[in-house]
Amino acid sequence: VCVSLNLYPPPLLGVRVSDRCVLLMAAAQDSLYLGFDFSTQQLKVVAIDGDLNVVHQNHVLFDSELPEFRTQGGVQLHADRLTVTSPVLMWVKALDLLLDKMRRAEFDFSRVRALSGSGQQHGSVYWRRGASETLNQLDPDQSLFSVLDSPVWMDSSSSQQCQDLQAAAGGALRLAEITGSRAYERFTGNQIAKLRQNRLEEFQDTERISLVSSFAASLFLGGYAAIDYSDGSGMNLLDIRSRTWSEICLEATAPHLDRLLGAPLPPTSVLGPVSSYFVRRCGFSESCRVVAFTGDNPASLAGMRLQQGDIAVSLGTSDTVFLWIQQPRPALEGHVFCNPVDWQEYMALLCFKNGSLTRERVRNECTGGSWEVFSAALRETPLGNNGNIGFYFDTMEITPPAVGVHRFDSDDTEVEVRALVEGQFLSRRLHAERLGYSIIPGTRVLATGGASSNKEILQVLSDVFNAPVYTIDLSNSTCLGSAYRALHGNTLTVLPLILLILQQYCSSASVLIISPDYCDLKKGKKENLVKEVKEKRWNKEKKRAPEADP
Ligand SMILES: Nc1ncnc2c1ncn2[C@@H]1O[C@H](COP(=O)(O)OP(=O)(O)O)[C@@H](O)[C@H]1O
Ligand SMILES: O=C(CO)[C@@H](O)[C@H](O)COP(=O)(O)O
Repeated sequence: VCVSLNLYPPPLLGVRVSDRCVLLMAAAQDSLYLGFDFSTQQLKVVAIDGDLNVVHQNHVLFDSELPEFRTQGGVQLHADRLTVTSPVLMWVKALDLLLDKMRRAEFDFSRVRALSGSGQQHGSVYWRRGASETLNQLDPDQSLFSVLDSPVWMDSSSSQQCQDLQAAAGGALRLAEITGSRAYERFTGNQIAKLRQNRLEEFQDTERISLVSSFAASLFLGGYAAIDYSDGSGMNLLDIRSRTWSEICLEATAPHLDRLLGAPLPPTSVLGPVSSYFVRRCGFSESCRVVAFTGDNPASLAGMRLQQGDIAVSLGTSDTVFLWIQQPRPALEGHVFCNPVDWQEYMALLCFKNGSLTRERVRNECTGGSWEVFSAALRETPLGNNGNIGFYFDTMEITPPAVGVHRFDSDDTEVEVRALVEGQFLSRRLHAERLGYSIIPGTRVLATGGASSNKEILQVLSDVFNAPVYTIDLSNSTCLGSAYRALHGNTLTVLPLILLILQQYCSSASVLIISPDYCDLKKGKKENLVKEVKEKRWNKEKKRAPEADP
């Protein structure tokens, strides 16, 4: 591995070859690094070794493996159809179950040098007074939490609190200037304000508020984990330039809120060793470190190794589009978060609520619940769908704030499938361009998330963006990014993550490239230029990638 690293120009980032060897020795081969993801529908884990090879993967699906919590897609929709929560005990139990599954698969916890993770963004967890004393026992039956139903990112019930916060901050744009986003219902500060107004007793019984990410880190630490700058940017509370809580926003949300939140920290912080509970329960080494957990989209940015000019499209429960940016230019649409890899830089993100769940609904109604038939419908229909465009907002959308299904007059199920997917990706592109992104020759679209395993969906993505789409063989870049961050936090506290990235380029990853269909829309002619290249090195693929047709 040292030899392959030497292929890169020696002056790179001013790091000497000897330093690189030290770096690699530090990430010794028998060491393992864990990345967890507490996402909307499941808890996932990936283990990598010191060479960044994936050596173990596992998951727990909330709906089917923990049916006692009666969730649908990992959440509970309340009667007002706006409030959406998840049972916090379900997440605790899921971790218990996942660790059991790993043990049954003979995963060797004693080799884990560091772990990190991510959580669905914006969700909040409320720890009851006195919880810090029992936290290191992790017994799900204990009453650790003052609020059992955690608000999650799908919630849109805090419109009044959003208006109040914007008024206090001096308007929507001013709030965006401070926190990176105008007020959004799902953002944690507005959820906290709503809880304080509607459930004062539970609020007063709370000693600490965590994000889903810092809650998960707290379980591993056996003590309260800091909120990291990157996930903290999704709260409408953090000043994204000073990286401290904004006084104006705190005051408008709840009194003495800074005490409940704790001080935010850089996403690469090492928080401490894993708790003695996990040492006893799983056989973790006492020296295994917990690196700050972050939001699932920031973790995904780390896992996808985004480069300048790339655009990432995550097709998880939500669809998100994100970019690495240097300077924040917050606007009334979209979000600017602190960057999870280089905490002095930023990332821009757009979130679309009607993503995979809407595709699943149309799959169930039009193609008998089969992704194969859904894919076949995309193959059988022409690009452009003969002009049949649809916009499908089953629930109140985030970008744009709209609801309802707006479609053409036809009952053809194949046409419906293409209209849905093309409409979704047209919207992703349109809003990305409004955010300032331009599709130019050389643009790479990096796809991830559950639906990125579907080649026909990726073909539509490539056609609509008129750019090649790349994906790694593991559609789960969030967990992978968390495992990279664990290694980074553990061994590279003074060296940039980019070294890891270069190392990854040297290993052979399966890369799938899909290039746009060049198609004469008038004639409906379709030349299928899908190219699959497997077992190739990512850097070689980059050189060969076909340029987008301007
Ligand atoms: N073959 C497929 N084609 C299209 N979508 C798929 C396919 N397989 C899984 N999905 C979608 O992936 C989604 C889950 O993605 P994932 O990234 O695991 O979500 P999350 O991290 O939010 O829990 C499911 O809701 C499902 O609709
Ligand atoms: O709200 C957002 C981003 O702002 C969502 O992207 C959540 O972070 C949920 O992520 P997934 O479970 O869909 O990956």
